[in-house]
Amino acid sequence: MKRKLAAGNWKMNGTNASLGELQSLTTAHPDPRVDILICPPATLIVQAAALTADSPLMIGGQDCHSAPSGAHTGDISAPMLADAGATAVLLGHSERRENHNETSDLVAEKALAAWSAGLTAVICLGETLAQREAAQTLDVIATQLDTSLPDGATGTNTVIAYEPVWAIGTGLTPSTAQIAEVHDFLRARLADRLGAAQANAIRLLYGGSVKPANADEIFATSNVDGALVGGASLKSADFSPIISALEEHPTTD
Ligand SMILES: O=C[C@H](O)COP(=O)(O)O
Repeated sequence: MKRKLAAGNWKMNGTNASLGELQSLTTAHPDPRVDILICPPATLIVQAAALTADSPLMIGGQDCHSAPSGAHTGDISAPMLADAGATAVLLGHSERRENHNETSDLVAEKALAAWSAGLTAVICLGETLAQREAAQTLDVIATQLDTSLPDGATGTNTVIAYEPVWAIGTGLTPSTAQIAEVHDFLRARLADRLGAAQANAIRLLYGGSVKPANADEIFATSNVDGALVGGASLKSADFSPIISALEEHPTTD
């Protein structure tokens, strides 16, 4: 039995004033039936982790370097994230792949670094609109999964987030049939590689324009074990109903 996961990615948003949103979330969900992860900007991780230390809410980073330390100006390592109080890190988000030319090979190196630091790697993948329209979605997903995920993945150290690039921040979402097709495919491909038990333990999140209004429908979809939410995670008034919707389907076998 695995608990589902509601993850929020604040992206490049948030200042000290935003920490009040975390307090509102912990107040609204003191004993949640699902796991909750917030990935604020790096500048807020220490404060966010301290603020939520006595709550079930977990704090994560949005990226890490593949090396533990060194001459990498502007980068943050996985051990630094762990030291700051993070327990997870997003890797391979499409905005990192596009804006920073991150490849799936690099994502796999970062995942190994995350695991070494004791962090859960939330590995993101998804097709562009052009790829979907060219009927390449499953091929793209297969290649990204195979290459981004190193050997050694477990339900504890890994979460996979399917985020169609064309659904991120656009208000567009795939149909539940399209989401199910990809999530069922991911589960089967993981099973081919890891065996059914290990594959089943890895949570598969959907991300891309998840809102309170569509959360119910998405969370009832086959092999959806939670969500990775961007814009609607910035305000507790938006994220809290999404968490509550996930609590209607809190676990899967
Ligand atoms: O990491 C989150 C995703 O990019 C989804 O963002 P969004 O909910 O604003 O579409």
